[in-house]
Parts: sequence; structure tokens; C-alpha cells
Amino acid sequence: MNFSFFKDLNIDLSNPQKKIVKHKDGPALVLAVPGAGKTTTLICRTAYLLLKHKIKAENILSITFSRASAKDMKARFYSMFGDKFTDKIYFATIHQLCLKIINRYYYKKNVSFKILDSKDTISKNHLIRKIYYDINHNAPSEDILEQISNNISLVKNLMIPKEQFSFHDFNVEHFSKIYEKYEEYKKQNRIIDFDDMLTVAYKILKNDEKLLNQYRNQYKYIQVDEAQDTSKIQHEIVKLLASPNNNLFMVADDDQSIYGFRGACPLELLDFSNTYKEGSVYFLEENYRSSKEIVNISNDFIKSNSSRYNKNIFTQNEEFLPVNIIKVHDSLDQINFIIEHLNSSNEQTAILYRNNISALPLIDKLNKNGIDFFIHGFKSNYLTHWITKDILAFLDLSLNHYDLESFERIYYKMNGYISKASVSYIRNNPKSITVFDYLISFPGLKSYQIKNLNRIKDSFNALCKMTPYEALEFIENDLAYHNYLESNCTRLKSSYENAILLFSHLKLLAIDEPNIISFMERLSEIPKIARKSKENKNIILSTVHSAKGLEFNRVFLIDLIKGQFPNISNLDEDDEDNLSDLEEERRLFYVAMTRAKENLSIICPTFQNGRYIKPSIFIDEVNGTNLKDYINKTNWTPKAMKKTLDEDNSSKHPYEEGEVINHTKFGIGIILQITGDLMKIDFNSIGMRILSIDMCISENLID
Ligand SMILES: Nc1ncnc2c1ncn2[C@@H]1O[C@H](COP(=O)(O)OP(=O)(O)OP(=O)(O)O)[C@@H](O)[C@H]1O
Repeated sequence: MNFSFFKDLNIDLSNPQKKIVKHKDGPALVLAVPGAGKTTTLICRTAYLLLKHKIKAENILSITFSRASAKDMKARFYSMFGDKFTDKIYFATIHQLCLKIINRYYYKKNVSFKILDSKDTISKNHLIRKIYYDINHNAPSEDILEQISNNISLVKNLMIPKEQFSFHDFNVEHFSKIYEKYEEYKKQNRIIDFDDMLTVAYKILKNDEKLLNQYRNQYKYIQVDEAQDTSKIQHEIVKLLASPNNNLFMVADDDQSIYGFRGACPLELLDFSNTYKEGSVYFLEENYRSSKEIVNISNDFIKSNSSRYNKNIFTQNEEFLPVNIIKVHDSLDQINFIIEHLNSSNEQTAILYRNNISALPLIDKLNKNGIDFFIHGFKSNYLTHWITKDILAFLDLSLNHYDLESFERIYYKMNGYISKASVSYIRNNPKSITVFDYLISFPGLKSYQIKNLNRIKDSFNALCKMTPYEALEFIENDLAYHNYLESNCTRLKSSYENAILLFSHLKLLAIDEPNIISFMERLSEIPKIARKSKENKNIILSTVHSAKGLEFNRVFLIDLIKGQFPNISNLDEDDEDNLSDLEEERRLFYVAMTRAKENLSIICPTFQNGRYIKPSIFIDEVNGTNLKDYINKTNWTPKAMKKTLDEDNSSKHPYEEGEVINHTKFGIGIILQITGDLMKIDFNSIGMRILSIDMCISENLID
């Protein structure tokens, strides 16, 4: 009888896998390597319970951590067994299950509630921002907002009582107070957030025995995929539901635990044999997914981590292609390299990145090249990032010289030397005068101050006539926004690498835009393009976190640069906290590599925003790879810039290529190239700059 079940499958399960599939009653833990068939075995066991043990579909609950994995699990089940079952099998995330429990309970009690971040509530970020401001009297950066949000998740997932907050380093000023206010607001407004789904459901199950028993009677068999990412409270909920029969089946790989920052507790798995004395532990060490090269290289790589079970991963798969490390010149070259390869073969491909912001220029350029893709959960928070808001304020002010709000946002972020007193003065501006003209009318200004204000006024006059790319370069260099960007990161204790990545990606977006308005429109269009991207595409864009549990023929792992992956600034390997963060980042990199079946390329830009950047330390740690250069393959002249360069008006100015000039601010330099209104000049003091000829003449900048 058993024989026919396994014979009928379209997959030839190994003996260890079959043994696991046949496991029926009592607790079981399957510990396995990537691609060992954990999900496959769980799916087959579900079918085996239904077909062989005649368990009803409604009595089986299969849960996992992310929506993408739950969807994938369901799709794989129906593709293998869809023709054999008409009953619905419940594959859900643990949060979906908890919400179901809460809904049922509140419905019974006739109590209504709302979910934070839904249409009819305030957004979570907005709420935290407001509370942070009320308590600390300054606005939090995006990094701090994220840290607060992660801390809230951590507290709830690890079930840390308020009294023990002082033992934890939350890295946020007055976190305890912020947390208190946040909880108070939700309580008063009958709102629950994503993490409350767990705490509230747990409380309900603990206090309502009748309801708990209803669930226990319903879900007689509970299966948990990706159990290494289950947090303390999730373990408690699962234990509560599974008890007293404990028909609990968990599959896990400790090397793929990547949610420690949000309270995942892989250590609970170590305790499995103590919690369930009668439990069975199974091991799966054969990888069926990836080529020999990918298996060997990733296995070697993860051995650098010290807190892990040592496993003997092996594969019988053939050798296929070497794992490549591709050195590209910069982010634009990285995209060009990817597009070139996407165009040359239509095999199923994932482009994976550590940080959401890496997706911004990808969405833009793939869309402009007419390449269809699906993107997993893109976050549009770059639009509310202080850098984006600053840049938009510069551009808004350049378009509208009466825009006091934008002026107030940026006047101290450039080399304007504008005093607070004069800013207070212009708040009484009669509105019929531009911000700059009113500033100049401030009583008692010295002649050099007036000259300076005229310089700023002229800069903003010039700014609105530039292409968006030139404008961003001008803001960065000529208006010295770069200095502010650097000092503000230090002040906010937020990652300078992330800030520069965002800034340079905004510039990448600007490259193809003909004018400032179209650049602004494109910025707000990107989230819409992301939302419209449809599933079932051959090309997937995803953070590594969201790609867990999935597999692809070809993987491009991008932005392998210092500070991005591992996503740790000022890495100090002697610091224990740093070390555990580094190990989690290493697991994340391991998850990324092991998503690939045949073709894995790790891409490493060498310049960012015109400056040399160091590669990720992981590049040194992956041995046995093939190093390839893709440097200078493409002509890096931004289109928008090229357009201006091509509009030749050389006859209207006195400069010549090769001429040595003396600039009032930058000193001696040589003109390397003149095209249209632009001159590329190599200055002795500051290196290369591109300047507008019009500006140089009208401002008398060159002697
Ligand atoms: N016995 C087998 N023979 C051939 N292919 C198999 C076998 N078991 C699993 N596979 C295939 O190997 C791949 C990996 O399986 P699966 O996704 O279930 O592994 P996993 O352990 O859950 O992976 P991960 O933890 O890395 O996400 C799938 O394509 C699956 O179809």
C-alpha cells in the first residue's frame, strides 16, 4: 500500500524522506540543510496523512513564517496533489492563523477592532514618528523608525516584560516611554498591530479554554515549516494548540535563521528533545536543488559561523557552471550587466538584494527597458526618507522661489551661510517677494553677505534650468549638501553607507529624465509600477528575506559592497553583539546563495557616487568562485546629461578643450571636454567637476 503512494509521486523520495513522510503521531523535528526537501517532505506528509491515514483536510494546519512561503507551499501542494483532493487544506502564516483566532473571539464578544496601517487607521510610522517627536523633541530618521519598529517586534516576540526593559539595549533614546505611549494609543483606539496578532491571540487562547479546545479539536495535526524563524511567543502558541496530543511536526534549518532581530528563537529547537521526551528527530543532509558548485561553495561559506549545528551537506547533482563574482564599475553597470543577461536568456531568474533601496533603480530601468518582472513587497519608504525630502525641497524651491516651506527645510543644509535671524525675518514676507529677494532686504547686511545671498539666488535660478542629474550633482557638490548628508548621518547615528546608496540611486533615476518635473513624477511613479507588477513572471525582484523558501534557476545577488551586505556599519568583529549580527548576516547570505539551482552570480560594484567603495567582506569569504570583470563595458554618460552635452553651442563661449583656467572657488583646472553648455574640468584641488558654461560666464566664475 505504501509503495503505491510513493510510486505515484512525480518525485523519487529518498528513504530518509519517506520515513519522515510516514511519521504520523507525536512530535517530530526535521533538521535539514537547504534544498534537502523540507517543504517537499512536509507537503508529501500532508498528502500521506490525507490519503493513507484518512485524516480530514480540516484537521491539518500547516503554518510558515512569510506570506510568500505560505503561498509557495500551497502552490506546490496543489501542483503535486491537486488532482487528488477537492477539500481545502489550510496553509497559512502564523499571523493569519492568529488573526483568525482574534476575529472569532471578538466576533463572539461583539467587540470591534482595527488593524494598524490599514486604510482606516493612522500609519505605524506616522504614529511612532509623532510619539518619538513628543518625547525626544526631534524628528526620528528612517533608521530610528525602523529600529523602534523592530524593538517593538522583539519585545512582543520574545515576551519581554516591561520590568525587564532596562536589561536590554534597545539603541533608541527613551524607547521604554515610546513603547508605553504607543501601546496606550492603540488601546485607546481599539487598534492592534502586526505583532499584537500574536500576543492577543496567545492571551485569548490562554484565557478562553472553550475556544482553545475548539481549535485543538479542529487542528489535530499541526505542521510548521521554516521553524528556525519561529519566535518564543509563536512557539508558545503552537505548543498550546498542539497540546495534549502533541501531533506537532516541525521542519527547520538553523543555518537559515534570519529573523533574530525580530525575536526568532532557533535555540528553542535545541530544546525540542527536552520539551518532547517522546519526540522524534530526523536529519536530511542531501541537497536536491543546486549544482555541485553552489552546494560546495555555500557549505564552505557557512562554516565561518560558530553558533550552528555542523551538518554534512552533500549533493548528487552534477557540476554545472562556476559561481561567478562579477566586478562592475557602478550601479548602472550592474543594471546593464543584468539587463544584458536577461535579454540573452529567458530562464527563470531572481535578482536578490540585502536592502529594499537596491530595488529602486532596478524597477526604473527594467520598466524603461520593457522588461516585465514581479517584485516581492517593495517598500516605498524612500519617499519619506529625509534625503529624498531634502532633495525635493531643493528642487521645489528652484522651481518656485516663493516656497518658504522648502526654504526652511534646506537653508542650513547647504553652503548658504544664512542666519536663523534672517529666516525669522522672512517669515513675515509679504509673499509678493521671492524668498531670496526678501532675504537680501534684511536690515544691516554687509556687502559680502549680500554677495553671498545673490550667489545662492543665482544658484537656484540655474538649478531649475539643469537636467535632474546635473541638478542633483549641483546640490551635492556646489551647494555642498554632501557635507550635511555626512554630518547628519553622524548626528542621527544612522548608516552613511545606506544614505549614500539612496542618494546615488536617486541620481540613477535622474539620469534618464529630461527635466526636474518629470524626475519628481518618476519618483512617485516607482511604487505604482511595483504594485502593478504581476506574479508568475519569470523575473523576480526580492530582498533576500522575502526569498527564503523559494528557488530559481538563476540568481543575481547584487550590491555586495561594504556596509550593505553585511548590513553593519563600523563592523567590529571583537564586539560580541557585532559578531552575532554578523553571523545572522552570514546566514542571510547563505540563504541567498542557496536559492540558486544552476546559475549564481554575485555582483560587486566598485564605485558609488563617483567614489571607490570597498567590496563586502563576504566576497573574501566565498572561496572557489570565478572572478569576472564587467568594468567599463558600458558608456556611463547619463542620457539626460548626454542630451545637454549634445546640444552644441560651442561657438557662443570663449573656452577651449585643453585650456587651463582659474576658477574663483576651485582654483586652477584644465578643461577636458566641452559639449553644449557643459565643461568637464579637472581641478588641482578637488578633482573632476562638470560646470555650466552659462553659469561660469554670468557669475564671472572664471578669470
Ligand atoms: N527526493 C528528491 N528527488 C529529487 N528532487 C527533490 C527531492 N526532494 C526534494 N527535491 C527538490 O529539491 C528542491 C528543494 O526542495 P525543498 O524546497 O522542499 O527544500 P527545502 O529543504 O524546503 O529548501 P530550503 O530550506 O532551502 O528552502 C525542490 O525543487 C524539490 O522538488
